[in-house]
Amino acid sequence: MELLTDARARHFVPDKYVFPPEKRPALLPDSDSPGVAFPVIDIHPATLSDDRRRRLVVAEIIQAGMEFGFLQVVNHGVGEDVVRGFREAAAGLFALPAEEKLPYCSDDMSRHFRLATSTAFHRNQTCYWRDYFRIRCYPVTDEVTRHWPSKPPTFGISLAEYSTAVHELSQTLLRLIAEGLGLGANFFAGDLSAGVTQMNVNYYPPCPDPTVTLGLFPHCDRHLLTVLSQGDVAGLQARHDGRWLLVPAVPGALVINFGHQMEIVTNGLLASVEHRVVTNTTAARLSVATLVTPKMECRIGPAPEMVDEATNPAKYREFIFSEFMEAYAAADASRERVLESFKIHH
Ligand SMILES: O=C(O)CCC(=O)C(=O)O
Ligand SMILES: [Fe+2]
Repeated sequence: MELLTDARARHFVPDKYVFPPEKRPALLPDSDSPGVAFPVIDIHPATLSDDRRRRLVVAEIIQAGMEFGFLQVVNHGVGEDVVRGFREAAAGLFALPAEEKLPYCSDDMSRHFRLATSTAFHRNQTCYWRDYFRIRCYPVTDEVTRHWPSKPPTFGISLAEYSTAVHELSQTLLRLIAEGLGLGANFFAGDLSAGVTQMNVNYYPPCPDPTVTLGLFPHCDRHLLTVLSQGDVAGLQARHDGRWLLVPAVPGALVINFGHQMEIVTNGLLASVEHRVVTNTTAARLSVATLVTPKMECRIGPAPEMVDEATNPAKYREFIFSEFMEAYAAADASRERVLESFKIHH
């Protein structure tokens, strides 16, 4: 497997990355979405400890979730130095000499830490302009950390700091969401969010022709909640009203979106929105997606509070989370196909 990171500088896009015209990103001049303001929500602790302001924040989060399925948070408690520390360590890992990365390169999804290019889905199809590593990052226990790479030297310590801080942030957000939905404050705190957290760290090198390539295919995340650091380089697009909207790079912000499990638990209210990544000619882009995940044996279905037999019957059947993970892989990450096996048709 050759990573894009290790290839010589390119002046044209090799054929295997060139999508047929109907699958190209169609980068419109309006792809930076004038007129649509992606919500940026301030969740400073002082705001959250004031009852009235907390209720406003909760309402903003639910509103943003219903309208876009994406929002950004600032003053989120994950220190700037902590974010920078891990982003630098992750960039350092991609920058290691090819022979040092080789032992980690694998498409075997059961590996606790692996480095790869494009995606493990859609084999034998057009490749995506992306390298990535996938790693188990929380809880920070020996069982998890013994699979972490020892280079660059700051990798382990900075990942432990980052994933611990992101875990706290995700629990805060889940509490706010539960409040907004009228669920118990700890509704999401147990098995629904207590699985081993995985991380996708994505690296998209500059691309000679962004009009024919994609960094990442349109997909929904399969977990409960995603916390994403996209740094200073935009490239993530979310589907909104049939269009692709660029999620702007807001300094210091983290992007939050919902996975399939949130959509199912809320009976469709907080939908998991499709997103993809486009490339650009000038700047390498690094993104860190932390995927808050249910326990494999967690029983999942629409929360009774989110269902009304007469007006809003359950849209999904109950299942065990591991069953969903298998269906997602079998459906090649297609939103429609994976949800089909869990839908109740009324
Ligand atoms: O690179 C990004 O901004 C998005 C990455 C993503 O969607 C994912 O890793 O699931
Ligand atoms: Fe994603």
